[in-house]
Amino acid sequence: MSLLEVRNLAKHFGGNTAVDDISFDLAAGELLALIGPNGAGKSTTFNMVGGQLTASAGSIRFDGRELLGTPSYRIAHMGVGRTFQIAATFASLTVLENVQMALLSHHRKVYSFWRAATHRFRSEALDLLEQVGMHNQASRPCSELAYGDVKRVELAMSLAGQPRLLLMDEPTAGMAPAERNALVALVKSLVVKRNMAVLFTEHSMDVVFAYADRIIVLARGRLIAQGNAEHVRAHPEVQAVYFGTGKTFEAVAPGGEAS
Ligand SMILES: Nc1ncnc2c1ncn2[C@@H]1O[C@H](COP(=O)(O)OP(=O)(O)OP(=O)(O)O)[C@@H](O)[C@H]1O
Repeated sequence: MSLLEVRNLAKHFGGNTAVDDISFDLAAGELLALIGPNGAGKSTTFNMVGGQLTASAGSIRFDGRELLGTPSYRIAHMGVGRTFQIAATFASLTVLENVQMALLSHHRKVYSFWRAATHRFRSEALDLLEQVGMHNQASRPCSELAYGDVKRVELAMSLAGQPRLLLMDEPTAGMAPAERNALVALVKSLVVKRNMAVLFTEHSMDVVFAYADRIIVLARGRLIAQGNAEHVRAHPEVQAVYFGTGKTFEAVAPGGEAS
């Protein structure tokens, strides 16, 4: 049984069909990319899996339990995490303190005096920072970090919730090509090490083709292709929907760069 089973999922906004009867699976230890041109239905799909949007039809089962109709906070506690957006880090706090905050929040501990709580979860936070390669910068304020390093801190904060499935909506947005590759390579290594499932959206084809175990392609709400990079790259319907968008589909070694 797959960890995540999406069946006949649909979402209509009035007369507009944003997601049209899509089905896919995601297993533990798998990095699955959700791609498609603008307006394809990627964010809508994400938001239904995370519980931020209700579905019009279908089913989303996580570890055998139905997610549709389940409030997003409960979905999070079932083990479905979401990457924090940049605004979620507290610029004035240090890298370590931000991850401690995420751990406190996961364990639902509320401290009226934050400073009194700073000793809590210190070793766990350092361990998470080590996993994302940021333990050497633990005492720096987040405000001083390079953008790519903030993204690593956000990843460590997401891991504080011990997700079995992590949803990452455009994790590399705004990053330079080398940083993008490094971040997704890191995510891929965490998927393997933690036997975690990751569903991510990404506009950068080079990153998707280099690191995703499997790719699903949406266009105008419909799932038009799914499979490995080779299969998707050669798929005529995929080539047709991307034709004229400036995207290319050449094979690129990890660390390389296509458009
Ligand atoms: N709240 C909403 N109300 C009405 N229509 C919506 C709403 N959210 C999304 N849509 C429509 O649903 C369709 C799919 O949008 P969605 O944001 O899921 O696409 P996307 O693939 O994430 O696009 P992008 O890559 O541009 O972020 C689009 O036609 C969009 O206009």
